[in-house]
Amino acid sequence: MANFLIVEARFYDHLNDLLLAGARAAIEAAGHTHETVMVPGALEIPGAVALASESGRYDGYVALGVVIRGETYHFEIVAGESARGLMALSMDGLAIGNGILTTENEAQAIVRADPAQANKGAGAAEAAIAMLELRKRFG
Ligand SMILES: Nc1c(NC[C@H](O)[C@H](O)[C@H](O)CO)[nH]c(=O)[nH]c1=O
Ligand SMILES: CC(=O)[C@@H](O)COP(=O)(O)O
Repeated sequence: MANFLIVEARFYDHLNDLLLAGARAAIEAAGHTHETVMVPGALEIPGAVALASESGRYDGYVALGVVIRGETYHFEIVAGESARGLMALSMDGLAIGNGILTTENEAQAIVRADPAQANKGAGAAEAAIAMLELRKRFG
């Protein structure tokens, strides 16, 4: 059994609740445990994962968040840099699943967050589980 840390950027409560439900259900269905921490926004997720990894308490990490395009270039920064940070941590050997939605509008986000629809929270959890299994295989 493995212990996963879910790091959620709680920017849109109703969407985060859907992502969390999907991710938690997937982790539990695989027989693993999870804890959850909250950060202000997606840009803070990679840093939170890096800090948590120093504790040695977690086998894998699930990043959850919703980035919806606004009026400025900030969308590209938040979407791109959060993904880049997670990718860097993954290439350092952490088992991470990226469930940060990056959408043009809320309607697109709802479809992807909803466990009854695209269920991207579960997808991110399953990716983290798969990467942990891969790390164990390469020992
Ligand atoms: N606009 C969204 C943000 N923006 C906030 C940043 O993620 C960050 O917290 C801030 O720049 C302070 O460092 N975050 C989201 O998760 N979703 C958004 O739509
Ligand atoms: C993704 C964002 O940072 C965005 O929601 C911020 O909106 P704006 O670009 O209108 O300031």
